[in-house]
Amino acid sequence: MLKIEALRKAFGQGSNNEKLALAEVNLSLQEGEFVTIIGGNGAGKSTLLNCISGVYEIDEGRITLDSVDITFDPEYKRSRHIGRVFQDPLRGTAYDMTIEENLAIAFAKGKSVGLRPGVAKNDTALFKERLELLDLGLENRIKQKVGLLSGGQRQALTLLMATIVKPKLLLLDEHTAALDPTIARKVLNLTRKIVAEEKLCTLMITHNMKASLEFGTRTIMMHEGKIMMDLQGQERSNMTVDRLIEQFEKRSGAELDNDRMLLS
Ligand SMILES: Nc1ncnc2c1ncn2[C@@H]1O[C@H](COP(=O)(O)OP(=O)(O)OP(=O)(O)O)[C@@H](O)[C@H]1O
Repeated sequence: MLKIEALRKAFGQGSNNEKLALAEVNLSLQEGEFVTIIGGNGAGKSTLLNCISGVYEIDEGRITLDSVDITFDPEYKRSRHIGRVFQDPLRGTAYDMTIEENLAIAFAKGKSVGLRPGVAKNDTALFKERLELLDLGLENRIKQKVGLLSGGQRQALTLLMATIVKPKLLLLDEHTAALDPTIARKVLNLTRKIVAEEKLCTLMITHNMKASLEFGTRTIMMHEGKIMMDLQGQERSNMTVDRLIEQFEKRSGAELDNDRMLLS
């Protein structure tokens, strides 16, 4: 479903501050594969997601989604097939529009709807049904403005919006990091449920090593712009957080420097 070949991305090329953020990244994901991504500070995790979604142009390499070469497609074109949720709960929703209107905009993705999508009656029924999945009571508040919701409620809604039209790829960039632990777990469980039900090809960055092994089907660890560990199957099931840190230090020759990862 997703194929990344020899991806290279540097910032500040030719300057004294040149930084190679991604060096020869190769990664292939099958349909329904749910990959968690971990790594130290500045390992290249967000840059990888930004290159896939088209926020950054890449220097070298090729990105193919569902057998279509999207390497040179602009971000807006890729967004028709790629759903994305960021760390900041304020980023994915329009605060002065209602829950229903926000969902209608997401639902209209890829359709030709003119200036304003509007909310059809049947759509409202579907939105309520989807909102019930969240188990946050939002199905009874669809006429309320999103600005009234808590961070966790907004993030759960953003996740629903990113997947209400099935994307070919779902990118989650630490989407639970800003939430308190209870709601973070709820949103993670919901993520797992939606990804499994829709068989979504998913990449999820997390700083929580335990969650990186518990959620998803495969875990990759990045270091200095490269994928230095790719765990799946039995090897992943047998992995513990302590052994993960040990393996990281052994393979990289460095200490893991991501405090958030170590403290979580
Ligand atoms: N827009 C940018 N301009 C210049 N350098 C950048 C830019 N974005 C990222 N970098 C650099 O590229 C490298 C990789 O950064 P990236 O944000 O991808 O790392 P990360 O693994 O997501 O780290 P963290 O967990 O700390 O967010 C870092 O050295 C970073 O400083």
